[in-house]
Amino acid sequence: MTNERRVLVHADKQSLAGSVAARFITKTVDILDENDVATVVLTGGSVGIGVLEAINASAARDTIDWKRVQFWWGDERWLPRGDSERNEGQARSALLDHIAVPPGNIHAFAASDDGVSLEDAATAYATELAAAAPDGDDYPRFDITFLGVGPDGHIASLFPHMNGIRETESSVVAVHNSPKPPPERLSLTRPALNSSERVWLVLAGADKASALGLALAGASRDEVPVAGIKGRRRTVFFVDKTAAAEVPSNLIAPSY
Ligand SMILES: O=C1O[C@H](COP(=O)(O)O)[C@@H](O)[C@H](O)[C@H]1O
Repeated sequence: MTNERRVLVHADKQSLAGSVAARFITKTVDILDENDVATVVLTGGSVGIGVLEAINASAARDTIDWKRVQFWWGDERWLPRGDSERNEGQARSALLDHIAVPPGNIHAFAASDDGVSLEDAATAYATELAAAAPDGDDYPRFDITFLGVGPDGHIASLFPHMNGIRETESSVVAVHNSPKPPPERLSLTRPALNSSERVWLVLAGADKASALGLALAGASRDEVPVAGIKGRRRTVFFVDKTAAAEVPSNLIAPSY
């Protein structure tokens, strides 16, 4: 089995979301055949939420035993709990509110109106991760981690040339002065994301082509954060044609 990064190109954003949804359902059923629990890290962003909507719309949705799935987030926007821009709220509307997942399996970041500071919220999430981890580890075994990719190559809330992408000690960082609104955010760090068995990056649109091309051509992670992402077993970029425009052709897997 190779752990090289693979790029799978789809005709458009809608077929991309449908294909990733189908693959997610199949893979999660397989994981639950072998393990008691499947642990999934969710992303915000347009395609990430589109994938959750496609899972919800699938006739095969409930072949997954949702009681045995644990959900975490790769990042969150520091906004009041009910704000429509929070990644948590969008994921709940797209999928989590519609499936039989116990509330205790949903591990959301704190919100800006919870009465804690951004730094304390980061520490609390790191503590929650560690509590769910095998003895001595900092985070649970993440089976599938979804990530979107911004036009600047950011993943989760790790932005180019900022401290978050350089963090190697903590599992969670508080982000100030994000170049993309809102300015304050919470994010898993690169070591936490890269501890995942599988990282599935989902992105569409011509505005992502340059960042993706640079990342796959060997740019530094400081310059293009997505360049620093690699899962333990698999790293797959699910992209549409326009986002794939600058991907070296030898990295594109045959279409299916
Ligand atoms: O703000 C964020 O943006 C990225 C990418 O979003 P997209 O809409 O350009 O796909 C997302 O991955 C991240 O989770 C989110 O907080």
